[in-house]
Amino acid sequence: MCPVRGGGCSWPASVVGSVTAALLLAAVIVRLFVPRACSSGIIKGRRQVGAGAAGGARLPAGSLGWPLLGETLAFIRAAYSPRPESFVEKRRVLYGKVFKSHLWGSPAVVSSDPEVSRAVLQADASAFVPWYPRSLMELMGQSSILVLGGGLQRRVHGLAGAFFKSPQLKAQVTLDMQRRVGRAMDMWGRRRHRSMGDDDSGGMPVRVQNEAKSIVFEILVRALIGLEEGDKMQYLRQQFQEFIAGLISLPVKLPGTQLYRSLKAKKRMTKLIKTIIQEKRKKMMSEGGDDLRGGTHPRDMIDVLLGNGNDELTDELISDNMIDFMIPAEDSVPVLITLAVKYISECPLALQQLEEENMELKRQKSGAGETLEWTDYMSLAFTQHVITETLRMGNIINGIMRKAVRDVEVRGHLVPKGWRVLVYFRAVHLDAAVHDDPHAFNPWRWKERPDVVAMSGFTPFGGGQRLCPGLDLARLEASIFLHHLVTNFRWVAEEDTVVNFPTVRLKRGMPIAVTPRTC
Ligand code: HEM
Repeated sequence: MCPVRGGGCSWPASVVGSVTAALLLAAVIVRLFVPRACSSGIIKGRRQVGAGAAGGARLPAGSLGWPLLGETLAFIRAAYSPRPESFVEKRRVLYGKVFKSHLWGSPAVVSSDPEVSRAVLQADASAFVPWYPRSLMELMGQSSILVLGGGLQRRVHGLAGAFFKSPQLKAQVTLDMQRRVGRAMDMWGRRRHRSMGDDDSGGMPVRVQNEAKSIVFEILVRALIGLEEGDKMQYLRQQFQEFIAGLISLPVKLPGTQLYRSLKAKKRMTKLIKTIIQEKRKKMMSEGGDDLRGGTHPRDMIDVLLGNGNDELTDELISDNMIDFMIPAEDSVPVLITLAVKYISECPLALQQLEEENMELKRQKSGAGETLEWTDYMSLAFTQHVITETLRMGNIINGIMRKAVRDVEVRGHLVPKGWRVLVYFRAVHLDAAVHDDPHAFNPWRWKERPDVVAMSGFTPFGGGQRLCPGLDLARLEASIFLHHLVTNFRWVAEEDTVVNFPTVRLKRGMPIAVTPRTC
């Protein structure tokens, strides 16, 4: 078993101080921007609770903290510490697994109870709708799948899920990823040779996070909008990086602010993507739509949405969503890969078993003169356990927020209308009552639990109607990267720490000094 070493978050106090100040300001601004109707609903809700209303359900115990600020600062302080879950753990001891708090300018019910969380995830838009910080809502737009509700969300979700799960897309992604990873790893080998001569101590460190980001972005963007590598791809990535920097920023869009720059970048991306959509529409018209509606398979996600022939799927909606779908390409999947490399670097037993499994597959395939297919990667049992365990420990998405559209009872707990619910995956994934020795990286724990998607104590991809449609794709890309890394290189990892807030990432990008394998 491998207790995870390091992991300490060493943000300088000045950074914590200034970010905290910025967030304090954000909390005040958010409070000022919260619609009045919502505030009065909250007060009404609290009175009802006192009177024991809503079918006997009770508001959970807890503290609403300071006026206006609530407990947001305590949450952020914990988020910057090596144990972000300590905010929930402390209150769990005092109030239980479900408690009330006040976060991001609103009263909230926080759940670290697997069954309550599952019920919230499975509830539909008549009970809860997604809630995101104001800057994020502004940047994503009203037609983003992340905020859409009802029939349109289900339609886009269904189309995306079917496409991302299709064997044709998985085969295309596998080919693209193998080619792109192969090229990047050739460069690592050559760079090492140039900088170190022939000794075995490793050359210039490779930063896994950066490498994974540029590889995964290109592969997923091709799957989404059909764009090939080249100048337009470079341009799109630059704009996307500007866009993503504003997702969690002050909700002020004056010239000079991050939000303003991010909105401008989104406009430029939208222009590029709309041109692609229009070209595809023209092509469809000239071919009578046969190419997409008929026998041949859609080549990318735009083809899928256009081929559906639904008038609600406007160019605006398609381009907005293509941009949102790029977020996991730049963020979640590369972070999954990077965390997996960190954890296996710290756990020699797991690394050895991963190498053996992947070397065995490589030998078998090259012995039979065959190339690897997506099914080969996905059938590597131990590799999949490594990815599952990385998702559990890494908590790439710490949790999700919903807003109650009416008084809702969830397994005996009342969530008053207008309140938020924070479904905090991280506290469940690291709860000793749910997973033995939860801070130890132990891929073997998954041997006896084949159906991880159905488990309520393991929800890195969410659940219910909004269960991540890209979950197979994320696993496939991580498996391909790990296969090529462990079968082509040995490496020495430098010290690095996981930063958990506002998004999960490795502080130094996970530098490793690689040496090509000779056997
Ligand atoms: C490690 C990688 C990933 C993680 C941890 C992850 C996690 C999640 C989570 C937790 C949700 C649920 C959000 C909610 O309930 O509000 C979600 C939704 C979503 N994910 Fe992923 N995701 C990953 C990769 C991907 C990939 C590769 C794609 C496809 C390009 C993707 C596309 C989406 C979309 C479109 C939604 C919104 C679904 C909806 O609201 O109907 N994700 N993801």
